Amino acid sequence: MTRTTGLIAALDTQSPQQAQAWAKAVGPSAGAVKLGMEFAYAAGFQAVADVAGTTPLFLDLKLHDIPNTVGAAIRALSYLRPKMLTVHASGGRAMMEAARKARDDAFPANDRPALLAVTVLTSLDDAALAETGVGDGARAQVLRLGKLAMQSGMDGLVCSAHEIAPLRDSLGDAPLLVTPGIRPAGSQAGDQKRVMTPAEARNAGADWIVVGRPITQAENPAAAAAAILAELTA
Ligand SMILES: O=c1ccn([C@@H]2O[C@H](COP(=O)(O)O)[C@@H](O)[C@H]2O)c(=O)[nH]1
Repeated sequence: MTRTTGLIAALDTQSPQQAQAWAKAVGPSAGAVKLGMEFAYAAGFQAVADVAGTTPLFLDLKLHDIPNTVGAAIRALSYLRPKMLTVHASGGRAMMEAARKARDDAFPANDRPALLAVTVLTSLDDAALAETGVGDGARAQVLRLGKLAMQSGMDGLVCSAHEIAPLRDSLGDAPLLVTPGIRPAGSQAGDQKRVMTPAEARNAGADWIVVGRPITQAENPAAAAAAILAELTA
């Protein structure tokens, strides 16, 4: 199967002006921008709507609560018309099924966001995961949660690029695989533990890579995003 890998720029800031400026800068290179908890909590949902009005939105709120609450949250945010939306797979089958039902009810059939289940955060390595009670490593946990998520009606998964090959072996081509933890060669990993370069993630079969600080903290965010897109399409 021929697969193209797109770039999503994570705009982690508390400033609406900064988010708008970054969205404009990455526009020619990124297929979508990602706004998450930091921006929504600090700037408010009107500011999210303002950015969403100018560019495709990946709304990364990582919903994780009882099924009724997650379903109600998805109905409540449907006016933002995101293209992608996240829930935590560890919320379980009933929670993900409630998310799916709410998504299907609240969005028009021709404009539904892809529901993505976050498997194991890319900031966790095997040792950190073991402290949460998962003793057999990130790969095994991603595979377990990935399978559950797809059985529960999710469209795709958020995972690290390291888990793409085993996920494709187990689940095939259908799941949309979205991979944060991307670091261009020479850039700081920071708090990310399971990292790959853009080209490595593309070669592994990512549908989308998510890149934040290597773009937003660059001297020239537009040029940094363009360089990542060039690496993806080389
Ligand atoms: O497992 C996950 C899930 C989500 N993220 C988010 O992606 C970006 C990554 O930002 P960088 O600055 O490139 O590290 C960030 O918004 C996270 O909330 C993730 O990193 N890992």
